[in-house]
Amino acid sequence: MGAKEKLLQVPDKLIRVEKDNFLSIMVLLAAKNRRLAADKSYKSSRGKTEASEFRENRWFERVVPTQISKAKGQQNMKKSILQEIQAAVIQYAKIIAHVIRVDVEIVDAGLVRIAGTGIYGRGINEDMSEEGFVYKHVLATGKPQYIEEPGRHELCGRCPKQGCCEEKLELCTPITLGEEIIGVIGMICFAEAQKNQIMQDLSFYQLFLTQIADFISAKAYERQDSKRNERMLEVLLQVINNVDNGVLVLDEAGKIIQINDSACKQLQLTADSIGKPVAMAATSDSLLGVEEYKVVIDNTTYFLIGSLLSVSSGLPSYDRIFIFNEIKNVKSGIYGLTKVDMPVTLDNLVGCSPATEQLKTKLTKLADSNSTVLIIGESGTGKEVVARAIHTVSNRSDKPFIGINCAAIPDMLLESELFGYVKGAFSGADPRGKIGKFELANKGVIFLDEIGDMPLYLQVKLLRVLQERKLVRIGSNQLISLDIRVIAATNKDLKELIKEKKFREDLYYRLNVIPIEVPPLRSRVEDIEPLVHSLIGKYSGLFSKKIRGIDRETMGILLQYNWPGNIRELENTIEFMINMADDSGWLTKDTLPRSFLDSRAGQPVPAEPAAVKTLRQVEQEHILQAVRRFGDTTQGKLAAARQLGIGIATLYRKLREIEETQ
Ligand SMILES: Nc1ncnc2c1ncn2[C@@H]1O[C@H](COP(=O)(O)OP(=O)(O)OP(=O)(O)O)[C@@H](O)[C@H]1O
Repeated sequence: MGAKEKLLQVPDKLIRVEKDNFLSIMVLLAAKNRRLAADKSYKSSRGKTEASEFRENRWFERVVPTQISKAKGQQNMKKSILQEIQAAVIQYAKIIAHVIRVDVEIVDAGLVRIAGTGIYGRGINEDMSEEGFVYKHVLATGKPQYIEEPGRHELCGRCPKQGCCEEKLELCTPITLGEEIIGVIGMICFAEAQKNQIMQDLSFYQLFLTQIADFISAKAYERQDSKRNERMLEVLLQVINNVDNGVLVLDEAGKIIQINDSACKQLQLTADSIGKPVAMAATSDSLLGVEEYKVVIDNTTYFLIGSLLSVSSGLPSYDRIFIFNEIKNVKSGIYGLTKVDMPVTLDNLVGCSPATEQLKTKLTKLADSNSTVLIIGESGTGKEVVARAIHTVSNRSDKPFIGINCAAIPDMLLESELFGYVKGAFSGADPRGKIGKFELANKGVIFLDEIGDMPLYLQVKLLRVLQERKLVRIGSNQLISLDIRVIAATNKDLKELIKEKKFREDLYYRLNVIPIEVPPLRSRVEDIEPLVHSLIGKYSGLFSKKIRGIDRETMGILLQYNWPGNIRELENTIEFMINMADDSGWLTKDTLPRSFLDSRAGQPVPAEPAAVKTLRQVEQEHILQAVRRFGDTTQGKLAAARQLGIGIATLYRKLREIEETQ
């Protein structure tokens, strides 16, 4: 029976072991055989080249020792690639031995026996550098070799078995991986009959061995590839753990297989979440150029904006990577960029007039309410300062305060500023989409300044948002729930605007839940002096200019002035005067703006004389001032009562009376 026939009669057991590979061997062998038959010159040319090369080179003295020692050096540090796939290599060796009835030996580039059958099976993992002369030659030349008379061949000259070798025939071929020779596979006959059988069809068996070497090489490549992937995975995991964005890696079933620290923090999950299923769907809104996704993990819904990437081949079980930021974190990033104002406390509301004292008391009372506030007052009286103070004293002080001036933004843009829009909402819009002020202010306070200037069509939309506490971004159909406190302000007479059909009455009543009137400066003259001193402190500090104070005459002029521009005008005047102050460090009449003294409008206009107060009013103001100074707490009131020289019960009674008269 010829060798080719034997190949076709592979036992079932062997086919089961290496069925795929073996079938491939057979297909390839058939193809190779056909090519071989066509190429009559193959056998002779191959043999000739090797023989002449061998004659010319004393190969084993020059090349092999260096190559082997290099491979051995590497081996000390790490396994050779053939050692890494040793189980498969042994399997190949066994299959060949069974099929062709020869012995098989496979060594790596460091001349370590990786696989062996028959007598060689006992010496697996042995160092063969003291023998294996034929293998050394193949490793050095990279060419197949056959030895017809082992022990007598020139290559066996240094072998200890020279002259008494039991082997009858040896066929060897290199195993290569790319440019590198990673080992040698040898087929050895111990019986004359085997030898004769192989010699009858030598080129076929040589080619067969080359095919097996190619399979081993393919296996080695596979291993190298999977090692590359493992390394890639390690790098990827390092990157994932070091980015600020949240990262979730999901498998094909949509379960978490990796979660980084940022994701744990943002989603308030722990590393135990690995294995949890994630339901994820794009909301079809795109904000700041990134898609928004609704993500559900453990019955908790998150709205996250980010990128969902499919993992291409190479990383088994890694299906999708989601790199994201929670929408509220994106928003706080925006606040971080835009919020420059210091919080305004009640102490920043400078003034000691009864109006200012009453205002402060009122603000303290509505601190923890969620009701909408409407602040009315002339321009520059401090409406925004009051709105900020409400935010600061409220239980939302750690949440955003987002202001928008409805008069300063063109009508066409106001809607998108207020409600935001998604990618592709309308032509001319930022193609990345935009988060609106309402959404930015969610959980905090929105301050709608100059509300009287809001166009009518937007008033309708605003009314709906205030009623339903929900909004829809322009171009989206997703409802966003709002938990927001609204403070609106205007210097216009809204009732007059309602009569003129410029302001919706229903909106007015929706806004005017808690009205706060900020009186003009001319009707709280007592505030001017403390304001002047506070502003001198502010601007002398800003300009690093030493200002000793303001003289009485100049202060008198300021007290007499009408202040049509209210506190803003007073502030500008003090800033100007500090700029004009000479080295004396005093703000005098000479430092006042010329227009302030010359122009008709600037002529000091006698301020409205402060109305003569009743003794009761004076007492009430005094009590409020004391409570403000010591604090609206039990301790503060005890201290205030002590300072006022009255008992605590009297103080409480008087405070009740004050409350009733307000
Ligand atoms: N009680 C106060 N104490 C100290 N500074 C104040 C006070 N009220 C207002 N200011 C200052 O006056 C200026 C004008 O205040 P603000 O902008 O709050 O006024 P407004 O009524 O909102 O003005 P507009 O109607 O023009 O929007 C600001 O610089 C503010 O800091």
